[in-house]
Amino acid sequence: MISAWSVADVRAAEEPLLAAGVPLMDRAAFALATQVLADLRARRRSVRGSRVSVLAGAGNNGGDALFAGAVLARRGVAVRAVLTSDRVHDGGLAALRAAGGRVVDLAAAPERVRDVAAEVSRDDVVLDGLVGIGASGALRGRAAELVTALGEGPWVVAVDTPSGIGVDDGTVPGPVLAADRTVTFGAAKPGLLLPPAAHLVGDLTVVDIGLTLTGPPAVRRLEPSDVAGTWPVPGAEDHKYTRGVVGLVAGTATFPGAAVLAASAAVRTGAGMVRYRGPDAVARTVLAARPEVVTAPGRVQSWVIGPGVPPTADDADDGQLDRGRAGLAAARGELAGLSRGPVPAVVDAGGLSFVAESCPPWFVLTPHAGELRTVLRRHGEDVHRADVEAAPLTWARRAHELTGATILLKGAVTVVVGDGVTYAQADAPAWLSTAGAGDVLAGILGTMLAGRSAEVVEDPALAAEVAAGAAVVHGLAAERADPGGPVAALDVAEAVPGTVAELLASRGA
Ligand SMILES: NC(=O)C1=CN([C@@H]2O[C@H](COP(=O)(O)OP(=O)(O)OC[C@H]3O[C@@H](n4cnc5c(N)ncnc54)[C@H](O)[C@@H]3O)[C@@H](O)[C@H]2O)[C@@H](O)CC1
Ligand SMILES: Nc1ncnc2c1ncn2[C@@H]1O[C@H](COP(=O)(O)OP(=O)(O)O)[C@@H](O)[C@H]1O
Ligand SMILES: [K+]
Repeated sequence: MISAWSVADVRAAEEPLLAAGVPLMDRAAFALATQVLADLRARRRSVRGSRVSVLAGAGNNGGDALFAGAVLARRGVAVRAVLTSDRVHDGGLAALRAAGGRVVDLAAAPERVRDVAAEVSRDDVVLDGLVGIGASGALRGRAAELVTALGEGPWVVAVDTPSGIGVDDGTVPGPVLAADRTVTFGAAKPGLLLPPAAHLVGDLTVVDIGLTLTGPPAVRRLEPSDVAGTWPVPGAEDHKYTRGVVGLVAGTATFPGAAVLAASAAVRTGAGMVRYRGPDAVARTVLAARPEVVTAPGRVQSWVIGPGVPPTADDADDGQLDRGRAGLAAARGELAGLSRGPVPAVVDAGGLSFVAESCPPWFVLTPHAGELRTVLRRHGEDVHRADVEAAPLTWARRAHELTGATILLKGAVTVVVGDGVTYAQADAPAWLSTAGAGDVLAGILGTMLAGRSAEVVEDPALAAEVAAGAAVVHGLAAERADPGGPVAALDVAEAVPGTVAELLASRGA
């Protein structure tokens, strides 16, 4: 798992070490320079004769970058420091000069921004040390002008964070130089994992500078090994009911495909049984694709409600909204005939239109940004889809506060907010943005929840962990379905057994 801590937590962890005189900046700068040397060797074979620009702002972030520049200059790299502020880390600047680095002071020569940007663009590596965890709001002044003039081109290594991102919330309030690599110190920061800033981070390298972070992380990212470690593997004493039965309310005569996709994914993820609830015509289509599916009512250990169901009750919903409502009542533990006590539920697509005012944490709502906006508006928030896309963490957290449910907000980075926990998963290739991919995710998640049904109802934070795990499996299966190429949603479902087998084989490897 990758854990990210807030700026306040990182500063609190630094404080006692700085007071004790521990040379944190030396450690950070040395690790940064070591990484840049490795990148230079990998990209152009030789370090000597290569050219690096160090963009340095007023604070300690600029200090890290300047000290790293000094190390590089001593190794034969031609280093140019570009200063964007009239204040700059004195020790770092002195070290860079002493090592033979050149200095361009943009604060003193603002008219040179464009020319300097053009020169910097031709360098082998650009170190972005304009601002780090001390950033407030969008990049301003010369730093903003320089980043805007630079645009795309050079290989960029961000120092601690890409300068100007919202370090705690992952927002991108203004111009930010997209990094190919981010070398971050002490611990990952939330904005490095969260969208949209996560798209500007490149490869993330976390450097240990000796900080001890003790409290719970602000944001986590599960890795495949985390999912492998908790996957329920059936034993000799298991049977289909202990494995977990998934109740599925999905599809209508207009959208039968969603039912097929969700059912296929649930079967392929290893459900003990999938019970399909829906109109006869759709049930026949589902059975034709997956004869394992059962259409008789009976016990269920998790519900999946809503894929391919329209948001409003009318003739076209084929009675699915009523079946969905019954499923949700059963998941609350209110309909004893369908579940013995409460069980988890995945609420997707049309199902989102009738979730009650307040939900238990074992209900996982799985909207994309447009659907989350609708959920929020129903709870009185005047919000647009673009607002959700600009600040996914903020709005997923708000939806969790308003509904009580666990929220899985879909996107290139999937954000999951549960009771006291947040996950940000970036496991899927962009090829997965295709119709039906969400139905497959709902089926995968339903099966994973059914396999740990009682635990999920008992532990308010567990639904979020399982949901993040489902995003991992979904993303890995998409990659496996066609590495580097287009994927069809049904192929993702078909790729789940192999994905799970590979995860399990990696256990203890
Ligand atoms: N405290 C320490 O000793 C350590 C700090 N570290 C580095 O220090 C950084 C934090 O240093 P600071 O607290 O000095 O803060 P930063 O260097 O991140 O930024 C603060 C400076 O940037 C300016 N600034 C803030 N927002 C701006 C904006 N939107 N546009 C333009 N300029 C802006 C401020 O005027 C201030 O001078 C970390 O990100 C990390 O790189 C590391 O060296 C590890 C140890
Ligand atoms: N650019 C992207 N990169 C990776 N995954 C994506 C991207 N865009 C969307 N996804 C994923 O694809 C799925 C799309 O789901 P959804 O929007 O519900 O589609 P549908 O309703 O057609 O099934 C989600 O799991 C989402 O996280
Ligand atoms: K930076």
